[in-house]
Amino acid sequence: MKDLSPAFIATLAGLAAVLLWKLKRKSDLQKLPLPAASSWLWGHEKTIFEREPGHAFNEWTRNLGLTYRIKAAFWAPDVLVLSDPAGIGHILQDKIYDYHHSAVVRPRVARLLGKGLGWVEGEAEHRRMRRLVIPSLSSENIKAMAPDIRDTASRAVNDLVSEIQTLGDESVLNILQWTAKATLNVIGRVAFLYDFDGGKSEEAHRILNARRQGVSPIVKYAGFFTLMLLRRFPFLNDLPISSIQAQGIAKLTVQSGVAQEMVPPCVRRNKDLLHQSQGSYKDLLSRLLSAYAEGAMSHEELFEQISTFVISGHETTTHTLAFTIWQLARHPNVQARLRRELDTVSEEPSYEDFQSRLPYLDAVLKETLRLFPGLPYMERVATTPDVIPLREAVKLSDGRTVTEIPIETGQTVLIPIIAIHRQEAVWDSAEEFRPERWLMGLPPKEKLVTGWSHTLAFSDGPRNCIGFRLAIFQYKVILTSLMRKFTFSDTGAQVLLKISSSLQPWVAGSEDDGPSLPVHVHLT
Ligand code: HEM
Repeated sequence: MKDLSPAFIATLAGLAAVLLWKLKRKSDLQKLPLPAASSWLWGHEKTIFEREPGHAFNEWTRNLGLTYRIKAAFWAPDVLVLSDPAGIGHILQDKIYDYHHSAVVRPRVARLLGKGLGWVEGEAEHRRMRRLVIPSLSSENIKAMAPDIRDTASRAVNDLVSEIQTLGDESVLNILQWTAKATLNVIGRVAFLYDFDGGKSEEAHRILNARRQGVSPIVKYAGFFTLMLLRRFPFLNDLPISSIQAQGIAKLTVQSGVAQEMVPPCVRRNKDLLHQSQGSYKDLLSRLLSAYAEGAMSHEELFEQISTFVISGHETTTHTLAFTIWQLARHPNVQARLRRELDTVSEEPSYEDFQSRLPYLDAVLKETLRLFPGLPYMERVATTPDVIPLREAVKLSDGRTVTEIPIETGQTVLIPIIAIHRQEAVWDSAEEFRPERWLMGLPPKEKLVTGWSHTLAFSDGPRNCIGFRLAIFQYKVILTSLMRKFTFSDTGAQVLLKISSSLQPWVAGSEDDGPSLPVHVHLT
């Protein structure tokens, strides 16, 4: 055998040394600050689950700053936790198409809502879907929907009056169940021209019960363990594990129930015989059906979009309204001030009144969404290497101070929305419900994020909530109608917040009863 030349051996040795150095070299991400006390098995994730939503993140932000990393369960790579407004703006506004829903979030969105607008990835496909539905959710269109929204809301409120008259004054109500009926009714009527009969119809019951079943298992420890396993082993998504598959019951209920009624048989058989809205506004269903008729949407996608909008169109608004009523019950002064403001406008405020003449109502909504954002944590994964700019410099373990963090493809980024909304360094008495803060000077702009009203309640950028205008308008209409008929007072129940993809309230000691916000409801 021929001897290897010294030059060849030296080159090999050099290459090996470079390789070893590269392997040992830590990336800047691995030099980011790390909270103390992580579990060998669960990393920091069990601490996050066990504490009130956002609390662990706020403690870490206080100690480590706005950008740090945490250890993930089952030895998965570290997660970048980002509360820095510049970094968040960069991801959500400038680079959202390079940051996809993670392998644990995306299948969950498909199960919960459907493979519709909230699930799709890729700029071209996302923009196509968004363009299709946006005319139905524009401010002009929502203004045209106003009479129908008002009518639907007042029917639901009248149903509640009858219920309270039957139950007797001083009734304690899980207000979440009522708001769910009211908002499902609105989305049914204005988006799908479908009557859920004030949320009393058989179909409404089936959808709302299915959703409660889907939420219940996941907030318990078993649900947490399953979630952690899913993060590490995404193939488990397809196995028949009850706490996972239960999340999908509501979607399947919509697709096999109301969606069949919404898409008339003539359209299913012959696309030319298209049902068209006769109303004064562009309802969502007609837009979806037109796209289907033109061949721009498959039969499967049509049903996935319907379930997406029926569920996302009511659930978050349900919770926002219920959290407000619960807070009004606990803060009689806020309730009285809101009532005084509503007394200054006509019985049925116009679209314009809601825009400009009711600032305290607006402040109550903002304060509710600040403290109780429907999506408390957002998780995205980089699909390409990137450099994230930071407004607040961060000190790395090698002593350098940097204002940007390079990341690799596959990096998980967690934006702890609820913690950002409750940062003591930004918001005075951050944990308190104080709508007045929105009428006084806000914190300095550089400390705030750039989403709707300086919150991330509706996310931000090209993938922000497409339904936010409808959500805000129906919230204001329903709350105003309720305030005309009822007063609310506190029951003293201890309410715990937990996350089951969205923020869910539970009464301590009655976890098996499912999400609940009990409130005393009195007729005025
Ligand atoms: C107070 C009520 C609401 C809140 C707090 C809320 C919040 C959000 C948030 C945070 C996102 C971003 C989700 C993510 O990036 O993973 C989102 C997206 C979305 N929301 Fe809402 N939402 C509300 C009401 C509505 C309504 C009424 C509709 C339908 C009419 C709706 C339909 C959607 C859809 C389809 C998306 C996906 C948008 C996209 O990816 O382009 N939401 N919402």
